[in-house]
Amino acid sequence: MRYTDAPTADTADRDLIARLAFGSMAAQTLRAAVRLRVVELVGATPRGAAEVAAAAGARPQPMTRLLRALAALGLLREHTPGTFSVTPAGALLDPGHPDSLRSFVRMFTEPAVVRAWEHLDEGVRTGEVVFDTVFGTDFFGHLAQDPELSAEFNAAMSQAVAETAAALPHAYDFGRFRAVTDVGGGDGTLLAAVLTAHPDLTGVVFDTAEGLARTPETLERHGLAGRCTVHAGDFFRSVPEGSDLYLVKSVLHDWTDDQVVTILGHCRRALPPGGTVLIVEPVLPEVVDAGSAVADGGVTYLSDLNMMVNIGGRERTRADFEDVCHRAGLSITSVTPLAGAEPFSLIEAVPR
Ligand SMILES: C[S@@+](CC[C@H](N)C(=O)[O-])C[C@H]1O[C@@H](n2cnc3c(N)ncnc32)[C@H](O)[C@@H]1O
Repeated sequence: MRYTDAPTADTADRDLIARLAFGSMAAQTLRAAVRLRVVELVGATPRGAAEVAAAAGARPQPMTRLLRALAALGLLREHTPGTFSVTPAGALLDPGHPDSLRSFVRMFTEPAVVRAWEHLDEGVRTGEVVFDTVFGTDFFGHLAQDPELSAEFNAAMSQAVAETAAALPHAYDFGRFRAVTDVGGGDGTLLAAVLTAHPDLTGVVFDTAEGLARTPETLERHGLAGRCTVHAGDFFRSVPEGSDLYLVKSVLHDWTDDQVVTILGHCRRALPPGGTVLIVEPVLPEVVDAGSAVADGGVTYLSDLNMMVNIGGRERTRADFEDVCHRAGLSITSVTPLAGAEPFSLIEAVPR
């Protein structure tokens, strides 16, 4: 390719490349901040770096440099040389914040997520799931062998689902159903929000035993233990019968098309007449639209690559969802963006 006639790249173009190339360093800076409890130690009012270093068991000068990098990333503010306070974005790293993303940051900067990414090119070349080669097992098998990591993953998912849990109960007509099963429902945060807003509904959280480790606690906390049960199982073998709505949020993107057809096929078989499957996932446009909620700085497309590298799944277009639903005996009746929880959409499907 010759660039002699092309417009010259300007400073902004060079900055973009530099920022992207340094992206993994920014992620590791967040990780260090979380591990050293920097945000909890700095707090809302200006505090000196030396004091923060002493409280964290760290050296003053390196701590000052870490705090300055966090200030440059928008997570802290430096008031006078060496004194810092936490910004609203930085406060989200505090485990005590009601909308905390601390576990989310820990999980997505973990070696278990990051290591296989070093071989992304290999994954693109071979089409293989690099994680399985690097770790000698698949992602969920790896989690099953490490209860601490599995707990971190569950907590990360619970923090990631918070926006959807706030938006979904009022964005869909749950009133016409009797019982909802959340397939791959994790710690129950999403179903708890739906059941709290709809007192006539009963629910089932269906997941693996590892995925359900904290679910009874969530249901207890929301006063739902009498209205919602947990069911451990494997959605590649079956999905429990008894509900008229099967909710499937951020599960299908973990799997290949054939595996998705199996999961949806089990949901289809469990459905009574008049029953519905409600998929909650981003829906990719046919062409990347840099201005859309789905593009959101690249996160959905990076999530797509993350699925390729670590799990073997993918994000999907409407046509992709139509294909897997059709193969599972379902047809899509509506696709609606979920306001307040972009880039998620509600994909409603019924037996065809
Ligand atoms: C990406 S998480 C999504 C969790 C939750 N729906 C959410 O949106 O936060 C995928 C979920 O699928 C569960 N899962 C993975 N393999 C499963 C299987 N074979 N059977 C049932 N659940 C499974 C995981 O334990 C996890 O809770």
